[in-house]
Amino acid sequence: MMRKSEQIPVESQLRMVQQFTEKIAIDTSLIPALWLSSNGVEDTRILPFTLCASTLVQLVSLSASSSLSFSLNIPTIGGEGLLDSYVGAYKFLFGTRDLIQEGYDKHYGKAFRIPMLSGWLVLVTGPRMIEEVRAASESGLSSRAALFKESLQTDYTFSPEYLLDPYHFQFVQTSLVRDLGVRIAEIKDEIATVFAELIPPTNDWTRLGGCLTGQQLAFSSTTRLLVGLRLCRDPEYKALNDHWPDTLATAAIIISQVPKVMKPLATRLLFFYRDTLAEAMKHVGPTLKERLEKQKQFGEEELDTSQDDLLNWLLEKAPASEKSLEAITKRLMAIHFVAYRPLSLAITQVLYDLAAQSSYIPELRSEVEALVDGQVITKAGLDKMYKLDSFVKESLRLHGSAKVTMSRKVMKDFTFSDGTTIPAGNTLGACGFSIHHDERNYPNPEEFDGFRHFRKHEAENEPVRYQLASLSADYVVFGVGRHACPGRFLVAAILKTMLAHVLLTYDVKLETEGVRPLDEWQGMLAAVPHQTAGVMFRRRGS
Ligand code: HEM
Repeated sequence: MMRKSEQIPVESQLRMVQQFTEKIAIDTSLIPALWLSSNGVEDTRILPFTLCASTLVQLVSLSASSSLSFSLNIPTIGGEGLLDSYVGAYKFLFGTRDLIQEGYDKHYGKAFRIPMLSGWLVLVTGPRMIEEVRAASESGLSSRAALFKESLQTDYTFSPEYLLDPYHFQFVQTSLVRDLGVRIAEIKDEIATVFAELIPPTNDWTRLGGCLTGQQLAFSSTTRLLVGLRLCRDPEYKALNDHWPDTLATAAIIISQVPKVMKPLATRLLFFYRDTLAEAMKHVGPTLKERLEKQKQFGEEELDTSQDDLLNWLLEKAPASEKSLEAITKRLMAIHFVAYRPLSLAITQVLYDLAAQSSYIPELRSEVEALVDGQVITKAGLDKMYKLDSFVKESLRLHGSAKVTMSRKVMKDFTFSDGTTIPAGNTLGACGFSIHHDERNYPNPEEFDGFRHFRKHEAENEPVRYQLASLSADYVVFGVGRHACPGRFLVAAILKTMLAHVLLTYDVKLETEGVRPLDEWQGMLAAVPHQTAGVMFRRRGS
């Protein structure tokens, strides 16, 4: 049997598998379901779907997508034969960084491919190839097709206009970045409120769950800027957002399995998705109504500009066809989706590192104290907190990136300068984790060196280049290129404000001395912070 599979060319084997797959109508973009069911945020309405999806993946491991049929002149990691490639796919799915790291080490500067249950994933390595991905046009290598159209099935979960006119993204790219200076006070207010609610005013140490604290802080600080004070303090709206990423991702996975003509119907039948959107509309509706009433008071064209948030932006920019509660809520929830979970993971990681790296605290604290006016944190002050920035950047270098980043759908055959051609229809990415742990980029890469980025800036007198929000081929937490994360300036502001507040107000230590909570690896996604560990806080001066 083994011998036979070795003799059949891999394309033919994969074609056979693909035909089988089409018959049973399942593809392994179900892989994220495995992650969903184990990601800690469990919603009883979607859990059965998630578990079914996971089980199906395991039962029907023989799966391959149409993207497999290209002529393969790219080295493989994980096996060329059919059985080998399934073993490789399982290793990748359930295992570790090993397959990607092996490819990265063997083929540095080139592309390689690894078997996934859904087909080959092409990974590119080295600064030259990363630069070529960065410089490629969206019509050549599309990040939005990979991240939104395919992964989230946005034509169905939102609408076909969602990507044709992504005016909700523009809010993050323009208004949010421009107004960050005046919005720091709101961010600080939310952060201080969350901590004050969680930590009683005693002289004792209080244990806070790292993940729960990260979620609360991420939700409050972003929601305040997106929809205002009322919803950001509403626990039901938070609970909705806690399960929203799983709900949307699970709906997208199911829709992706359905033949194209059936997708609109399938979307309508997904009651857990429909119900979640209806619940979101119930929350957003009253605030929207209030805004529209104010708009009438100010005059037909004018919105109350004291509320320069996403909701006002959407009211202003939505075309006539989208001036409905449903369309506006969907755009809003799309931004919650990209903002909430990655930020909550990052906050948790940074809190774990602050507690674990307590030797940095005196120096960080004196930097912060020198740049705040009493307890007032300003954007100008944050911009000069270079050591704090370096500390956060180091935390996310070690703990903030997925194994595979910079996903791009190949829209037309793409040829790299070394002659490697990736045919249209495939997906490529870069090895985020390996880049951040590469000795060529970072001496002693496994060591947490909180001021390594600060020292580079000092040595080269380049204050901006080495900051957290700057993009480069050796720091891909926020991706690269024209569709790199536009929220990164907000992320930097929130993380630094949070740390500055903590340093000014609390002493911090690990729950178990000397033991930094370990990351948990889940499928091909990011290393997520330890889900149940805690951090100890005590009011300063106690
Ligand atoms: C630590 C937290 C965050 C991380 C690690 C992160 C990371 C990323 C990454 C890797 C991408 C894809 C970039 C690429 O493919 O090259 C992305 C896209 C995006 N992110 Fe973030 N993000 C974070 C927080 C946020 C926040 C808070 C917001 C909004 C308030 C946001 C808004 C977006 C948007 C709108 C896109 C799509 C950009 C486009 O397609 O043009 N992100 N993010």
